[in-house]
Amino acid sequence: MEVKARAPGKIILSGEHAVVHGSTAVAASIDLFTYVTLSFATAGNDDSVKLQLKDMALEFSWPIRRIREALSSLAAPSSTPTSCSIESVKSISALVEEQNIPEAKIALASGVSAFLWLYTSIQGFKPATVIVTSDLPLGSGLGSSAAFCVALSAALLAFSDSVTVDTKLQGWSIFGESDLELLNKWAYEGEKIIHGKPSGIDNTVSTYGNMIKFRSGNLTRIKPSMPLKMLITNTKVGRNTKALVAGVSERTLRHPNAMSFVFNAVDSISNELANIIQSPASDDVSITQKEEKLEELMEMNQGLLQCMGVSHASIETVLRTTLKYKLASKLTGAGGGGCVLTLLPSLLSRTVVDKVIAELESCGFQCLTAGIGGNGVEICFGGSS
Ligand SMILES: Nc1ncnc2c1ncn2[C@@H]1O[C@H](COP(=O)(O)OP(=O)(O)OP(=O)(O)O)[C@@H](O)[C@H]1O
Ligand SMILES: C[C@@](O)(CCO)CC(=O)[O-]
Ligand SMILES: [Mg+2]
Repeated sequence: MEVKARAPGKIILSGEHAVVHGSTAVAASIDLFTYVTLSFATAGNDDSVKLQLKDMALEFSWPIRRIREALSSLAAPSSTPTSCSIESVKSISALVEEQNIPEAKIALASGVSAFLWLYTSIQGFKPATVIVTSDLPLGSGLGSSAAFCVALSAALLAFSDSVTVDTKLQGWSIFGESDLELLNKWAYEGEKIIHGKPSGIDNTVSTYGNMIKFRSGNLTRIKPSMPLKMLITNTKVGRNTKALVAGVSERTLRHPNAMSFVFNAVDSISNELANIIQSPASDDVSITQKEEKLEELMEMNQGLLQCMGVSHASIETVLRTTLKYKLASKLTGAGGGGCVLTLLPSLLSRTVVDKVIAELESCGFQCLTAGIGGNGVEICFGGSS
């Protein structure tokens, strides 16, 4: 019995951080995925849960009796998404520590904890092997944590009584609307273990795909009426979303008034940006004019992110470099390093794009051009895809 799930990463076009404090944000899925394969032992003599992080060349294994002993108070499996209690967080941390993750890869510990919570909550104490691979750079602002939690929830739910899926379906298939809602809620519980206080935008866009507007847990689907091309530059400066989100919250506690104006401004920027993307181009408002407005809004959003304290010298270098070519950029995701978006206007020549990429890469950055707005989470039975 085997199922493979894939969930996309994302870019945030406007509103990161402010969305944690109730502002509107706009995000889109990208065609870079995290894949999770779940298989249950058939022979019956393997009595452990194994997690293989293939890209990292790491493998973890827990005997079922050890998991059962550590999480004895858990009423597993559960059909409704539940938060990991402080007591369970401690037990799970002990299970993760026993695996002796190398110091250089210790950031993975929170992902492994999220895995143990989602696995035991949805599947209970059942032996299995879970294999994870990803196209996404981890901890870089492209939603790797959310894609991991969404793909994991999808694979685990596919073999649970909580959802109705046809295991005989061939190729990649999608979940029904109510199953997606359940899956998204489970993924959010995983994100909480990794992020501390996530808004839920990352797991939501990874679940539903396409482009969304998100505010206080509610999503509105956006139908773009114009092509949108973004260059994604990975500064390769590592950072972690949990610490950056906590930093903004601390600044908000110190300066509540000033920060509430910043968050309100971001809310207006996101709404305006969503309107521009959706409104049809007409003779008097050409695609170019719309792109110019988007560029201005991206610059304004970046200024406010600087105000929140989440920019970084490497991000500023990308901004300066792209500005030389009259291109507008903003950080995407949690900032503090990670990835930067640059709008590539539709009339921009390939020569200019190549020059910008060459200059950014000469600074040691890595440039990606990903497709924007594709499908959300999908599953495939039988391991054929
Ligand atoms: N494929 C994966 N395997 C295991 N753990 C993962 C994987 N992808 C993400 N994680 C977990 O998520 C952490 C990175 O999450 P973090 O939220 O800091 O960055 P991000 O999600 O890539 O960026 P952002 O939240 O800004 O979009 C990793 O350190 C790890 O714990
Ligand atoms: C920084 C943040 O706004 C986006 C991270 O991609 C955090 C969140 O919304 O959970
Ligand atoms: Mg994340």
